[in-house]
Amino acid sequence: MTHRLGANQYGKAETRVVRIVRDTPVHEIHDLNVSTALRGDFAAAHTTGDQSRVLPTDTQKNTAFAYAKLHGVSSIEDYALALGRRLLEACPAAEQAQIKVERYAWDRIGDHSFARRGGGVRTAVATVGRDEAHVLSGIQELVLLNTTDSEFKGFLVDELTTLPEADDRILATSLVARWRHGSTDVDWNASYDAALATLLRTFAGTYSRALQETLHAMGGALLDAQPGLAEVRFSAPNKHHFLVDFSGFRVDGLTNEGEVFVAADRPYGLIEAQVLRDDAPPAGDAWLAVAGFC
Ligand SMILES: O=c1[nH]c(=O)c2[nH]c(=O)[nH]c2[nH]1
Repeated sequence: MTHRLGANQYGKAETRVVRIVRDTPVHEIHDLNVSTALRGDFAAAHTTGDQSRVLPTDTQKNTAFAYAKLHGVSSIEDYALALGRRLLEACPAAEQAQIKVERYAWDRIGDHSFARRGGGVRTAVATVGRDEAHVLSGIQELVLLNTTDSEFKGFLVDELTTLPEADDRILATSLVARWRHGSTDVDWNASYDAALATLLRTFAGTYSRALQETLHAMGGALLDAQPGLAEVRFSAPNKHHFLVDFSGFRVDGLTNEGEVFVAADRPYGLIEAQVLRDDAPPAGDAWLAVAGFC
């Protein structure tokens, strides 16, 4: 034998669960993308093809739908914890269930009518073991832009550096942020609303000498505002906006003083950082297989 089975997990990815609450004439919508994964002793399924310990991914998908009704979706964190606990109960070989949920936001335009909101997808990851559980809340595709109060200068210069120093530039990103709670006894929706408000206020109010400094300020503000949070991680593409050079245009008096930019698609700087509370409780497996961060 020259090889052995290493880390493994399995589950159903991206089940699109739409739960309508229609107990009153004013309906609610929970529009979710749910991914489940089980970890534990599933070696036989890989090495001998024995499926007797395997709760099918099809059943995991069905459980995601059933729990949208049986448990409800008061918050995506609470739903993820309940779903994780149920999957551990249903599958004795599993030691851990990890549930990832994305929630697409809809704005109400009537009692039973909604318009899909762009950007800013709320996220949750619950990693549920037999003795402990961890929850990450977050947001992705949060597109932010400051038209001033951003510079980038004083950087290292070598023979291949061509970037001019910038005193006044556009700072823009499509932010992914996830923050880890120190416990599971949390008012999830209130915490999320406060976290988003803090992130937005800090982005808008911070003079930036680099996207790195802005992320650090946002993380610090989040941890200061919510003692129950242990850490926050960011992944932030620097969405470059380059000033269009008007100098070759033969139009009298046409100048471009920070007014017309080209928004570049690729490449982009990718700035990633964690900010941790000094006495943060251990993360355990909270971040295991959560892609997209350093
Ligand atoms: O905010 C920035 N951070 C960098 O590390 C960097 N590098 C670069 O070319 N532009 C920027 N901007």
